[in-house]
Amino acid sequence: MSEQPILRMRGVTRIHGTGPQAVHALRGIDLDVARGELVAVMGPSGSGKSTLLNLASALDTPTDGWITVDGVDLSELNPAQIARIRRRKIGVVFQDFNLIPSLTAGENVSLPLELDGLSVRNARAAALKSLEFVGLPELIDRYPDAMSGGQQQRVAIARALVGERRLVAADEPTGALDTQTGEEVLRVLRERCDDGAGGLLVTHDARHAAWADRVIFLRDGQVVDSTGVAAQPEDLLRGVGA
Ligand SMILES: Nc1ncnc2c1ncn2[C@@H]1O[C@H](COP(=O)(O)OP(=O)(O)OP(=O)(O)O)[C@@H](O)[C@H]1O
Repeated sequence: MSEQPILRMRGVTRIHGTGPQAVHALRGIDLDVARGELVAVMGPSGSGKSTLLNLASALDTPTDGWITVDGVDLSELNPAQIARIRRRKIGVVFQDFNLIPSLTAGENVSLPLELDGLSVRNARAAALKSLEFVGLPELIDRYPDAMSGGQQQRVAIARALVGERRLVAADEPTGALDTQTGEEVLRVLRERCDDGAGGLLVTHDARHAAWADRVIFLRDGQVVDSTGVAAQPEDLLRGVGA
């Protein structure tokens, strides 16, 4: 089966700054993330993990190389199209969860869809589905200051992933969270991938990487190692027969 990957990066280089201050954050990265696949990105501090995630989620542009998301070459999009693909196709979970205090949970979650022109009614239905996904449908009409920190984080996850996201990404999502909410982020990412999205998970924690199908290791902006795609049952059978 030759289905096109959700995310494709080829020869991706990112140099921050210029002249003597230039930092080669990424050097010629090739990476594919298939539909249904969650890929963990590990590596020491400064190895380029966040830069890679920002590029994949169209928050930043490469100095060299190209990136496609769901078959669309990001370099060919104008800023309005980039904003649209980020609202529709790419969901990113950050550590900080800036919910808008004057909006309810439901309004916070449905905002990206309403900005995209969806009717209030359809956006609210999608928000409810996304809040159900993180286990908080009953909070749809509650304001952020009447929620616990963990609940706010889960609402932020629901907002990041509302609608039909093809690529879901999280940068060290568990860093600032209690263990239970951290697990929740990983579970939601995993489920979205099982439902057909492609996922990227930046993490320092091998236990979190264990939720992924595959791990790539970065050092000095290059992929220095990767675990293979998990063995398929037929490979195992072949191994037994050999
Ligand atoms: N906006 C920027 N301007 C200049 N240099 C930057 C910028 N962003 C990142 N860098 C540099 O690029 C390199 C890679 O940074 P990046 O944040 O991608 O690494 P990381 O692996 O995510 O690190 P950490 O695990 O500490 O978050 C580092 O040397 C960093 O200092």
